[in-house]
Amino acid sequence: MKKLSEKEINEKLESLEGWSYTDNALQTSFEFENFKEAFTLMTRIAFEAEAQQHHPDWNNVYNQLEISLSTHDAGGVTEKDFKLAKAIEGIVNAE
Ligand SMILES: C[C@H](O)[C@H](O)[C@H]1CNC2=NC(N)=NC(=O)C2=N1
Repeated sequence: MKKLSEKEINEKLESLEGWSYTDNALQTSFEFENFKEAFTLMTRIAFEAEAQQHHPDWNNVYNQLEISLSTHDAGGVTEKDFKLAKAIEGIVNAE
């Protein structure tokens, strides 16, 4: 999959709320009520990631979740990262 240019990434970012292009990746963070809520959402995201065969780099501390998406094989951000980011938004906003 082709690595997107910075211009392409910034244009596509306009359709995503709360995500930035930082350190060669799409990044966001969420704060949930508690650990159980965070881990519930992480489980749903994990199933979606498996279905897409594309996986987040993430860090969870209690109710905080930081997510970084990049395509390791391509060395940057591709359409795959935007597809997963949109799915994550759908999962989190369905709560
Ligand atoms: C074979 C398998 O599809 C690849 O190893 C996938 C798995 N998940 C992945 N996830 C991410 N974020 N980047 C990848 O390059 C990647 N590669």
